[in-house]
Parts: sequence; structure tokens; C-alpha cells
Amino acid sequence: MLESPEASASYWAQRFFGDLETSARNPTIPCRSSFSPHLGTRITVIPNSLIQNQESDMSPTHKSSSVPPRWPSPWKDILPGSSPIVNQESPAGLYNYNASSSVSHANPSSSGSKKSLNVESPSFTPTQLGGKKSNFSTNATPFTPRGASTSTNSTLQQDAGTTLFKSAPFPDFAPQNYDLNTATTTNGSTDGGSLGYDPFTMSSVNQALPSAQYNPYADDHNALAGAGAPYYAAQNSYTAPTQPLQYHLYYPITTGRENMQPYQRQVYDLFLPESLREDLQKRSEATRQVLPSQPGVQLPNLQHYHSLVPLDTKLRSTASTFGLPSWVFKATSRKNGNTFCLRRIEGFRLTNEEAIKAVNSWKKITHPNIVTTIEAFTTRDFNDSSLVFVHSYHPLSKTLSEHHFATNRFGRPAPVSERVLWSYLVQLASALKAIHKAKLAARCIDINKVILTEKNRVRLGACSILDVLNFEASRRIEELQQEDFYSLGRLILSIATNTPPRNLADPRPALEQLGRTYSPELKERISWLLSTPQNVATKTAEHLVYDLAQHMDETLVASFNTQDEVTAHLGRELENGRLVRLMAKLGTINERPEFDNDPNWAETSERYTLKLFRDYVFHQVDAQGNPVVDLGHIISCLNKLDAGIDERIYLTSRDHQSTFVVSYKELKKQVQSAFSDLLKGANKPQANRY
Ligand SMILES: Nc1ncnc2c1ncn2[C@@H]1O[C@H](COP(=O)(O)OP(=O)(O)OP(=O)(O)O)[C@@H](O)[C@H]1O
Repeated sequence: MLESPEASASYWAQRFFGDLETSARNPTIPCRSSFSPHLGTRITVIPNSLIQNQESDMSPTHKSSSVPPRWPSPWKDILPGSSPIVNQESPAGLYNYNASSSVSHANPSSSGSKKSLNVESPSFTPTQLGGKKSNFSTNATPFTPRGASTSTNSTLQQDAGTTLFKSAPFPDFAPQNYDLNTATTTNGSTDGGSLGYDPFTMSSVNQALPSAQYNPYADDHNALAGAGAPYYAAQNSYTAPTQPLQYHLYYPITTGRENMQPYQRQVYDLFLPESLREDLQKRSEATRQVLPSQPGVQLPNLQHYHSLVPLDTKLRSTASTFGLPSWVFKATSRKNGNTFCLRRIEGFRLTNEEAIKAVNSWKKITHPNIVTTIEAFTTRDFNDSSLVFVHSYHPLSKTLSEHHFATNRFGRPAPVSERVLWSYLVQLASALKAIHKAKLAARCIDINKVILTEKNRVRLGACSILDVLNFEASRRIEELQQEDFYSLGRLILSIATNTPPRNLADPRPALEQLGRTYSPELKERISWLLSTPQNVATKTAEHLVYDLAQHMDETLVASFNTQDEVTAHLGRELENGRLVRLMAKLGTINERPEFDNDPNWAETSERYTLKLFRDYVFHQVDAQGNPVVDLGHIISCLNKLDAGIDERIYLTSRDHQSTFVVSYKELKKQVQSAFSDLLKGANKPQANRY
């Protein structure tokens, strides 16, 4: 119930999750009535259990005679208002009630509504719990399920045609058409809104569960029984509880939500965690970064790569690793819009065409710890003869040297934990295994060429380059592979002892130092990597991986944990993605100025209901006419629309002359129908994107 116009984040979340989790179990259910846009008219979500009996009388042909009985139910909302009168002008298929009667009762300013239920009304509480007096009717008799009641429901039937909710003495409430023992409606209805079970006992819940998988996406479950019978069994026998748990397709698998009270929840619970969002946002910004255009500072386009941005943190490139100066750029491909990392080797003259073909073998290697090689080409666009290697781009990555040799505020680099060293060792050993298996050698296990792309995630960053540059000096691959082991040992030793690799010509003192800080096992492994083998056949990448099995396990567990966490976040984003598409559809329909030469297209037929639905979702106001900006309400409504559930809502026209009762299921069909009309007249390739 929107008693208060406050729209704090926790309030949104509370409303949202309150709907999700507490409504079914908590006997104190706040009324979900709210106010229509303009004039503060109440719009009420009608529980299906209350409306179900309308089906017979309030068919789409708008019979106006009898009015079904509708009674408060302790676990659903309470419907205030008076007897509905059908408006003959309503669009076909909708229940339309005369606003003059229902609206006047529903208006909080009317005295009648104060007696029944209005914004000030406290939440409904069954009298069994605490014996509190019912608030929505002065003389209302407490709710008692049929089985426990001694009175008959004849009075209910009697009143049903005339009064929807009144302050006169109530007979005991007995749910209509429900048999709590069988958990099915006695009239055989499969209305998803029917309350076919006692929500307070698990046995009833079990009875109410479908025997076969329920497909929430299906519009017509019976139709599916033919074609998709093995997958989606016919739902005839299934009477859904109040709403099936998956009723609005919300993704429930998240971390850290379990033990929180609704008021403790934040609106951020609906989105990615702030730290992850910030991290991804920064990466995205880095990827989109461009060089401010300055006269005289213009980087050339290289083939189809444009918008080059230097990634080097040093202003002058040295010739250290490759024997020639190299520069690293980020660039965007005109072919596919993707961003790549380009490394220019300055002043290299290609004398043998075969040399550049060495890149082809590297293109085939895809490994999580190797930066993928895309292509290589020569260029004169820098006014010299340069060789350019294109690799996949990892925004905001740092070399291990930049990461570990950066000094902290005490002027010292931070010590590295043994766990991190093992993790590096495991990842790079795995990369070596893939490379050596392809009969190649990495040749770039260097503290300046291994990049850190995420937390503790390393990748070999400059593979293939030395194969092209040193093509002429063809050396035996076995020899180069043995050098890889040595380079790997030296890299770990360098990080562990904070010694630059150039000072490790004799690694023994550093090894001694390492032995004093880290475990003998780590020292032994590094010694093995640095040693010259008696027999090269015994020193292989497979061997290394085998010896690292215990630490592989740790890395694997950490990786799986991260994956679980990311999958949970992905699930939440799935919701957002679905809702964006739904809002895009609604946006194309609502308030459309003209379609098919009809300037009133958006105002007529089912589009009119969709317009009122838009008001209901986005333009609610409270009793004082202040906007109710309730994200929980918006998301909940859109989810229900996307799932097309049977729950029904009141929609009131802006002039309050008519009120519609329509289910989300019908609304969903209306959206689909209106949108497919638009698609028929639309530019096909663009329309396919929905
Ligand atoms: N594939 C890549 N994606 C994104 N950034 C990268 C990639 N490869 C390297 N970088 C980044 O580019 C910058 C320069 O890399 P480079 O290999 O030139 O390091 P360096 O320390 O300058 O080495 P050198 O002294 O040999 O030039 C580093 O910050 C590095 O993290």
C-alpha cells in the first residue's frame, strides 16, 4: 500500500522483495492498492481469487447483470469499491466498470472509502494472530477457512450481486470454489490466480506443485501439449497456487540476499554490485577512449584500424625485449567495430615473406592465459618501415612489472603472497602446455610482457612477435621450449624477491632469499624451472602441470567460485535485459502519433489499455498528487507483463470515466498484437533486432 510518498531506495526494494517473498507467507499483507495518475484515484490489484467468479457473468460480451462476489482474503489484496457496472463502450474483451460508482468509493477523499479501506488503512492482519481488530471493516467477521467455519456462505452469495465491499456485518468468509484438501478449484478452473492451497502449510504447497515442468513462457499451455508434450506437459491438471513462484520470471539465484529483512535491502540488489559495475564501467570507458585531436599529433590509420590511442606508460620506448623499439596502441577495427591491441615494431624491414606467416600458427591458439594473436602486417604509415602485430585487447591491463614493481607510499613494493605466486605459476604453466603442444615456444615470458588483465589473472601478452623478428635465426623448437621454463622460473623469482630480471644472471642468491620467505616447495619448483635438464624429454610442460596439480586445484576452486558469483550477477542482468526489450516495445506503441494513416491508432482498441497500463506503471501519484517513484512497482509490473500472468489490475482512464479490469496475460497479448502490427509496417532488418 502506498501510504507514504517516500521513494527511498530501501523502500523500493522493500516493496519489491516484499511482494516476492513475504506476501505468500506473512499473514500481515499490506494492501497493494495504489492511486491512479491524476486526482489520486485508487488503482487496485485485484486478486484472482476475488475476480474469478466474474468469468461467468463478466464475459467479454459485457453482460451487465450480475456482479460476482468478491471478498477479502488474508493473503491477497483487498478490493474497495462498489458494484461494478459495465461500460458498453469499452474495448472488447475487457471488463469495464462504471467509474462514477467505483471511483467515488475508491477516492480517498470520499467519506465512504475511509470506512472501508483507504491509504491510511493499516495492513490487514488475520484476527487469529494477536486478536487485533480488523481495520478494513468495523464489523467485519474474521476470516475463517471453510473447513473451520460453522456458518454457510449463503450470505456471501446473496450479497455478491450488489455489494463488493461494505461496512455492514460480514458473514464468515469462506473461500469460493476452493477445496483446501484437494488443492484444486471445485469448478475445475485453471485460473492461475486461484488460491488452491493453504499457504501456511508445506503439504498443501506440495500438492499444488505441478507434476510436470511448468513453462512460464507459454501463452497456451494446452497447445504445447501436442507439439512439445515431452517438454511441456499439458497443464490441465495443474491449478497454480496464488501465483506460481516463477510468476514474474524474477531470477532468484543471488548471493547474500538470504537472511536480509526487506527493509535492509537496497535498490542496488536489483543490479550489479557497485564495485563490479564500476570496474566494468571503467573498462568500457578505457575501450572507448580517443585521443583529443591536437594539431601535429595525429596517429595514422593502419589498414582498417583507426582511432589509435597509445597504451605505453613510458614516453620513450626502449629496445629491451625485441631488440627494436616497440609501441603499443589501442585501435578500433572498421570491419567489425571491435577494439584491438596493436604493437608496432619500429624500423623493422621484412626481408622474408615466410616470416610473417609464422603468425598463422599463433592465430589458432585460444587460451585463457594467452593474449590471442589476430594478424600481423607491415606498414609505412609511420613514415618508416614498421611491423604491426594485432592482438586482442584487454582494457586497463598492466604488465607484471607495472603491477609488482610499483612502489607503495613507503617507497617499497608490496610483498607478494605465496598463493598469488602459485596462481601465476599454474596459469603460465597451463599456457605453456598449450603452446608447446602446438609445437611452438612462447619466447615472451617476461615481466614486461606478461599482462595482468583482472585480479590475479595473467596472460602472455606478446606471443608470435619473436617468431617473426627472429625468423632467420631458426633455432630448434625444443631448445626454445626449454628456455621458456627458464624464463618462467626467473619471472616468479623476480617477483618473489623483487629483483629486476636483469639482476638475475646468477639466480642462486635470489633463490636463497626466496627460501627464507616462502615454502621449500616453491623454492624447489623454481629451482627445477631454472635447472638445465639431463634429459630434455623429462622436462616438459605436461610434467610441470602434473607437479602443480595441488595448486591447480586451488586455482580451479577460486575460478569456479568466481564463475558462480558472475552467473548470479548475470541472472540479474538478464532481468534488466528482458525489461529493456519490453519497455522498447511499449515505447514504440504508447503515444504513437500516427500509424497506418490513423492519427488515433495509439488511443484506440487495445493500444488504449496499454496507454493506461503505462500510466499505472510509471505515472502513479499518492493521495496528495505527488509522484510515486517506486522502482519496485515498475520492475514488478513489467516482470508480470513479460510473464503474462493471470493477475488482474484495475486501470482507470485519465478522465475517470471508465475503469478496466485486465489481466497481465491479456495485456501481454495486446502488446504482442500491437507490436506485430507495427512490425508489419516496419523496415524488416531493423525490426528483426527485437
Ligand atoms: N593486449 C593488450 N591489451 C591491453 N593492453 C595491453 C596489451 N598488451 C600490453 N598492454 C599494455 O600496454 C602497455 C605497454 O605494454 P608494453 O608491452 O610495451 O610494456 P612496457 O613495460 O612498455 O614494455 P617495454 O619496455 O618492453 O616497451 C602496458 O601498460 C600493458 O599493460
